[in-house]
Amino acid sequence: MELKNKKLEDELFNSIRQDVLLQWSTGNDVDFDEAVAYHKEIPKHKVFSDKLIEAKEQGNTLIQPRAGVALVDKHIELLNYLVNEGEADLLPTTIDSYTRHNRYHEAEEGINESRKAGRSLLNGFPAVNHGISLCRKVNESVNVPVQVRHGTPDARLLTEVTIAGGFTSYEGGGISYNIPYSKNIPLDKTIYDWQYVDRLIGKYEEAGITINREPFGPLTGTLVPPCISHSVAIIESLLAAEQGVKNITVGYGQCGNLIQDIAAIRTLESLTEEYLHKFGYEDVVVTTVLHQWMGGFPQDESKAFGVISWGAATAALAGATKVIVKTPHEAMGVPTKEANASGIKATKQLVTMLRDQQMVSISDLKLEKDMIMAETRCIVDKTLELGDGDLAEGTIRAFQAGVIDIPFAPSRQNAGKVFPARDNTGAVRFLECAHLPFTQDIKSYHHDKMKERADYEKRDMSFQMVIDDIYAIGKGKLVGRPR
Ligand SMILES: CCC[C@H]1O[C@@H](n2cnc3c(N)ncnc32)[C@H](O)[C@@H]1O
Repeated sequence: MELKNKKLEDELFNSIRQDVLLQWSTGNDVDFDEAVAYHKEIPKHKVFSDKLIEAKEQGNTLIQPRAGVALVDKHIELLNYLVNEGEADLLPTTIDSYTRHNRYHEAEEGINESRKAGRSLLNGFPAVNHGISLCRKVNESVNVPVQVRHGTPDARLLTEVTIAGGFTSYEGGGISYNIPYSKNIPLDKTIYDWQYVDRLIGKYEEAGITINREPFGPLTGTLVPPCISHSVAIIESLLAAEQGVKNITVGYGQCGNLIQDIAAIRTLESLTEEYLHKFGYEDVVVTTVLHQWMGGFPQDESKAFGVISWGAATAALAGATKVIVKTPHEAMGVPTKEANASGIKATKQLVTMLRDQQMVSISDLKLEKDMIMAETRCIVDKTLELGDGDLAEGTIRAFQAGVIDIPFAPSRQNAGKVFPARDNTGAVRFLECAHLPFTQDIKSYHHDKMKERADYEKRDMSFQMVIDDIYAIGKGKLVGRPR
């Protein structure tokens, strides 16, 4: 396997494809030309990229839950409930964990056991096992666009089956679905496999079918500083654009300080467009998604609604194109459809109430944006430098050197030497920058912010602050105060 950030040649793509389609029986049904013809018949209001472009033009924030259950008819019932009762603007199909690890035999057993039990015994929709025609039944049975959401390091067959199955958006990336999700899968393997995914999407694009791609923004979802998740989002966008992807939603996990989160969403869009244009990808449409708080949630459902509503308000004030909604069952597990719908409706109330309010640009906001842009450019530009002009090679070396270092990631590919913590206003700063390629000014900025908090709390800057902050929101706070 030679890893280069270059569009895959057809001969190589087709040879890989033969193996991919043999990984499970449903792969045999994939016929690219037939799938293109099928997509051409999908009405415009059910095409994910069209709805995102319309929302961006209108300055609207679309609302999307996560949802997935084992059996097709129950999944359809769930999705329609989330639209009709929950008022969701966009729908997901969250894929189960067996499928995410290519364990299709166990997914098959899960389907059979779920049928016997009369309820879902999988934590998502096993799309590969259901196959193309049942995926098409899902998409034909709902009246809004549907996106495949998952966490799959090797997602090649899942892409083939679900896109042929009529889904018009696909989440994930070779970094964002490896480092936060697995312990020891080589990064060059997942970047290579996701080049296949993006090349397939590029081939649909070249046939006139736009499939929206969404790198997984939040990463480990716990106190991830904006510059870290931005760097990964920009790199995955560049890798996807090289393979012919033309419609990308870049994402960010809400951290909790309003100014920082608004600055994060706005710089994410502008930096992604800046780097795409810098490398000649002029015709890629960029939209944004804010994920409501991805860290530990309060068990109390009323407090959970408070966290959900704060995420809704932040998305609306930031002008995110889309917001991914949490539910009051977050601390417990897979939500009931009622709980899922209630999170969407609470979000809809905030987004609608705030539609006519714009977050005025204040000096703090400008400073926060400037910091995020400077930090992100340090990381992305050093990554490019390490690759001697090849971004894919540079990314591998950046992780090896700790130039990209994702807090709390389980992967051995990740240095794990960077520690974030909140400053006295709850903004996420670096307690420890480790090998991040920051200027001294940037390092001093973060140190001073953490010192402010330490002085206020009358304690030393220490790892205890990190621990306190990880549990803070679950305990009803933002900053993990010592008492
Ligand atoms: C990275 C995504 C984590 C989030 O993804 C939610 N999630 C996972 N699987 C399902 C599902 N089958 N239905 C509804 N939400 C789901 C979790 O709760 C968590 O918030």
